[in-house]
Formats: sequence, C-alpha cells, structure tokens
Amino acid sequence: MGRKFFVGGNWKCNGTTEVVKKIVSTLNAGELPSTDIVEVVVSPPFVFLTSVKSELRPEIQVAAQNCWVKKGGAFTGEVSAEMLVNLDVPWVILGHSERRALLHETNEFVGDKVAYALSQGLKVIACVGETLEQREAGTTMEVVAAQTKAIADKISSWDNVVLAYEPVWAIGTGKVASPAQAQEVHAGLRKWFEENISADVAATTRIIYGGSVSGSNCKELGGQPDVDGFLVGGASLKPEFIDIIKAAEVKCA
Ligand SMILES: O=C(CO)COP(=O)(O)O
Repeated sequence: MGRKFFVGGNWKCNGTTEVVKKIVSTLNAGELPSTDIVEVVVSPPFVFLTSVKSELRPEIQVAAQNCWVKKGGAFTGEVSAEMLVNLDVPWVILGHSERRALLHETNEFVGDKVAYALSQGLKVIACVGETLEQREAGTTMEVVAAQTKAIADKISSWDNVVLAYEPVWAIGTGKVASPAQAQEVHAGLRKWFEENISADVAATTRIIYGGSVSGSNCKELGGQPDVDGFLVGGASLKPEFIDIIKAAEVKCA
C-alpha cells in the first residue's frame, strides 16, 4: 500500500460562528470517499477548534494552524502543543508561508516548532515553498530544500509529518502551479529525502500541494505521481472542498 491521499483544509483567519456551522454541516452531509483511500483534516482558527471537532463527522480530523515553539508558560497570546494534545487535536500546521512572511518565522524557528510539536505527540503538516522572485531566479529547489533541511535537522522521524509544498506565488492568487511544475518540485523533494534522509522516508512521506487548488484543477494535480494530496485554502471554505477530497479517487483509477 502506497501513501494515503491527504486533503487538508486551511481555513486561515476566516469564519464566524454562523459561517463555521454552515461549513461543518456541508462537510457532514457530503458524500466522501472511504477513509481507506483519503485522510481529511480541516484547520479552523483556534477559537472554533473544539466546537468543530465535536460537531464534525468522525472521518474528518482537525488541525490547529500554529502552536508555540516550546512548553507553554508566560507567552501571551500563544497556544501550546500541550494544550492541543489536551483537547485531542491531532494535527497542527506549521511553517505556513503567511507566518514565515508576515510574522518573520525563520527556517530554524519552524524546525524547532515541528520538533517540539512532534515531541508532544502531535502530527504536523509542515509547509515549504518559494516566492515568485525565488522561482524566477531559478532557486526553487534550493529554497525548499533549505526549508526542509531546517526541519530535518531537528527531528528524528518523519512518520508523523506531511510535507506541504505551497509556492507562495500560487497562494490565494488563482495562479495554480501547473501539474508539471508541482510534480517537478515534489519529485525534487522526494529525491532530497532519498539523498539526505533515507529511501524509506522518501517512499513513505506524503508530499501535498497547496496554492489555488480548486474543484476544477484538483484531478490533474492529484494525478501526478508525486502529488499525494492537497492543502487547500480558499476552496476549503466552500462546498467545492468535497470535490477536492474526491480527487483522491484518481489514485485508485
Ligand atoms: O495557503 C494555502 C493553504 O495553506 C493555499 O491557499 P489557497 O488555496 O487559497 O490558494
């Protein structure tokens, strides 16, 4: 059995009680492929995590969008990994490009966060990706390899990590990476794993794509051999998310 398809929905800083109720009821009513072929995780803002978790059908898991870099304490405004574990939140997204760019999270800081979250028993969706300038300068692989290495340097197992390749220029822009562009970077990351970690980690770690994924482009992207699923932003707030989850079926065709 290969890598199980993974579809994450990153709600970012969106939603009200009413909107969240609507999204949850749409997800609960949707016809989903079996959990044998797809793992689905949605990531609401912290304040909605517990209500979403308790109201959502059990096949869909939840993720936090961030957590503190070490044990909780006097860190005003932060949420610790221990708190997420205490609330039975299994997943956390770390290193999203919005946090790297807007909150100045460095590669090393993200590596520390991933290591601490894993040490507490959380599973991590770790994000990497290049800016448009970096792509145009021809440094895409260098950038994503350095971001991945900063995580690899701090952790001893990739078992509970899903790596999300999210080119910054594709996030929220409607400019999705072409299937060939996504496949090229995913294959490059898998090769990086093979050369720097192990053949086993290269073969088993899921590498998912994020950046303007929609109901209309998901099948072609998901059909690429090294694309193991998606991290979806805008479309995860819409009924279209169900169609994106169904893209898992392309791997079984
Ligand atoms: O950042 C993303 C998911 O983490 C992608 O966002 P969009 O799907 O809105 O481009």
